[in-house]
Amino acid sequence: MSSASQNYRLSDDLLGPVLAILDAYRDPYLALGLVSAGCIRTLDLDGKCLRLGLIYPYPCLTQHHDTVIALTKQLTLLDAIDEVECEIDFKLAQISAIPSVEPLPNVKQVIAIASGKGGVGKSTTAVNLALALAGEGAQVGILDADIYGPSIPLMLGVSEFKPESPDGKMMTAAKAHGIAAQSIGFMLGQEEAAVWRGPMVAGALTQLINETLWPELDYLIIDMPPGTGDIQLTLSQKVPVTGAIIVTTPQDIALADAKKGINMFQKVNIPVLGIVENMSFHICSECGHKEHPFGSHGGSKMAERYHVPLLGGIAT
Ligand SMILES: Nc1ncnc2c1ncn2[C@@H]1O[C@H](COP(=O)(O)OP(=O)(O)OP(=O)(O)O)[C@@H](O)[C@H]1O
Repeated sequence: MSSASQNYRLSDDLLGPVLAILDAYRDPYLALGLVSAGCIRTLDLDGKCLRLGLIYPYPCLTQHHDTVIALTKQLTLLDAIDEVECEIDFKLAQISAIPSVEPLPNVKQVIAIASGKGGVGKSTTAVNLALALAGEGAQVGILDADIYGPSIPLMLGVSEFKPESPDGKMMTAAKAHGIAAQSIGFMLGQEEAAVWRGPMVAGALTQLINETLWPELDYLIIDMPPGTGDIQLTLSQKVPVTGAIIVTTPQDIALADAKKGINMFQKVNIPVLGIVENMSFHICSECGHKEHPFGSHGGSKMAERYHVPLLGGIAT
């Protein structure tokens, strides 16, 4: 039994069957029973009401309802339990993939969204991922590091935001749709940034990440500049990235560039969390037929070859 067992206030007779039921419930993402995954925080019996406290290592608000229904159904089969009161929370570990790069003080995990090639939907994926994580109950920030086309301000409807610096050192972030946002586009005109050379870009971006007044964040999503050159490499080595997601489209040319992206992250020991295949398919609005205008299976073949998960395909 885990070290949390001091928080289990159940008789020995009841504890065994309750833990067996909880461990038979397998979390779909952890691929473990709730006890084996260390998710049981508290167990208490008040009359015939079981008070259950669960703690997950990832945010999962949209699963709460189904989890509580399923557990209640099984637990109330026991004679001693008539009802279940369940509280679910989550706590992320603070992880920097490169040990020599210190984590950001307010940020638990940093996810880099990268693509070898521009225009494949990296910013779209970054914004949607940020909003989806916020929808799961996480505190999320997004950093638009795409110096050659900072589109996050527009996508979040905060193009007019101008960061302030109350102490002359750190800059405020914008707040939109429940997430914090910082963009190189808030500081510079597009033409201005586009002529910067690589080292300048990498330096400015590292500064932007470190000198933003991020609120307490579970995830900071970074919309990386497209490509796999020096800028991307420097950023990956200076920013405490937890993992990277590669966005591609199914065309051969995009896939070839995406492979370079995977190689780059693997070379610097940053885990590639998976591949997202954007513009993967199209559903005809007339007849509902699904077609693959840019080719099919490119993302899945690449995922197989590089032993990384295919996280999903997005329609066009
Ligand atoms: N699945 C999709 N279906 C339709 N349009 C899309 C899709 N994904 C992205 N787009 C559009 O394609 C354009 C490029 O997308 P986005 O800015 O996300 O790409 P990017 O890879 O970040 O580009 P860049 O590297 O130039 O910044 C945008 O106008 C976006 O709205």
